Amino acid sequence: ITKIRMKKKLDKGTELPPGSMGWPYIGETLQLYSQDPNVFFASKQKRYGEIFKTHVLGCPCIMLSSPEAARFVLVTQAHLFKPTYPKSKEHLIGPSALFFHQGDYHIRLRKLVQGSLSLDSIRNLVADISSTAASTLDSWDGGHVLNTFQEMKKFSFEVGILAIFGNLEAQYREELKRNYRIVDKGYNSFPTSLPGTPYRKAVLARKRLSKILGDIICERKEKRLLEKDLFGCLLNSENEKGELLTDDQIADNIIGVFFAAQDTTASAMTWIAKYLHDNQKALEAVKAEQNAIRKLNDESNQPLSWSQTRNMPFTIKVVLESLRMASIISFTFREAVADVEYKGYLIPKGWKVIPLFRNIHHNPEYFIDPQNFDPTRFEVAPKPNTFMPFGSGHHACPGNELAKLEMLIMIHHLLTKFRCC
Ligand code: HEM
Repeated sequence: ITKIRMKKKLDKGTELPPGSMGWPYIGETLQLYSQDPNVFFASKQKRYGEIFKTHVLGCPCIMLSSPEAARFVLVTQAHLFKPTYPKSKEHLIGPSALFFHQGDYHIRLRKLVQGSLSLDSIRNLVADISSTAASTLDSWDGGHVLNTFQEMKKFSFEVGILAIFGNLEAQYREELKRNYRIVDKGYNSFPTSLPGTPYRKAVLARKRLSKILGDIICERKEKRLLEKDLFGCLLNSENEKGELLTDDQIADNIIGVFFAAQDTTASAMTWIAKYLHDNQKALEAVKAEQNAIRKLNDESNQPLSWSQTRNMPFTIKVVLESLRMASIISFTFREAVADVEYKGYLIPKGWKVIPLFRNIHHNPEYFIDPQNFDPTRFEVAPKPNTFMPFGSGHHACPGNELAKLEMLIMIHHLLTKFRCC
């Protein structure tokens, strides 16, 4: 609190945004965790407006709930706000993963990741993603109860492997899967090095992942393959001094992509299943669209094609509306690298800055009747900067087209194979 008062004095003419810093040390963490976070943020926004301060999880924070403020932090003044993650998470993923960085290293890595996930690259994955979706669904036969999210996680991990390595030997695939699962389990657990704890197990599994990836790197280098998949791009990239990426940098970025790709896409697909189940009219419209494609392909004995995935006008609206409703990444974190002024308010250096995507997606000013699942609202493009399921600016999601493609393919197979009851 003393620090905050000093800041106020230092920066004459600018003041901290309105809001409450709660109790000493714990701030408003208890309020945040004792109620629905949607209600916590929405009630603050109602009371204080588009920018307000709070103190949660041991950090003073500035929350931003307008498209304009989010754009300020993520796009126009992005150099003043660096990405920030807890050290324990950085340790598990690997400190060289692109999303922890800003500047030249981030730009270099981002180009590689974006290039290998561009429309031109992912169009070649349709056949493989399609057969992965079909075999995932085949594994559901047998009349037992399944956990949709866990099943979708298996599918999105397989798609991640395809996008990163192309076709990877089964033995490597299994080893990666087994160890990544342990990392995933420990990711949100209490970070302690005590033996036997989920976090400690995750750290050990992460070490084994580095070793497995090291072996795959050696093998590819020996074969001198110049593949265009993400792994090939990372292996062959040289900076302006002709330097290659180190094995650790490659491994951290591969784990980083698995991490960014798996739960996000799996939760989006889980929500799509739920929204379609609850909205019969939308379900019937998607089924009609997908069955027409299936019929055409069965008659001509053709598999699902790239151009068909680009021409699913109603299904893609269901995907977009599900992304808006569920707002899987509800907000993101940045940290101010200097004192910054926004509309006369001070954002102090070192404070966390949090654009609230979910609040924007659920604001009736931008999306009429926001709690209503209505894919037809996407017949008209949303107002600029109001729809950010994949973020915005320098760190916006490079996997967004792949994510949409795998969702469309999964919906195609799911709705043409199963019926809803
Ligand atoms: C529905 C699925 C997905 C959602 C909702 C999603 C959402 C996001 C968001 C909001 C960000 C920006 C985070 C920030 O600004 O702090 C992001 C970044 C990122 N996403 Fe995704 N994502 C999805 C799928 C994927 C997939 C399939 C991949 C890769 C195959 C991927 C790779 C990445 C990477 C590497 C970044 C970091 C980019 C950077 O820092 O420059 N994502 N994602």
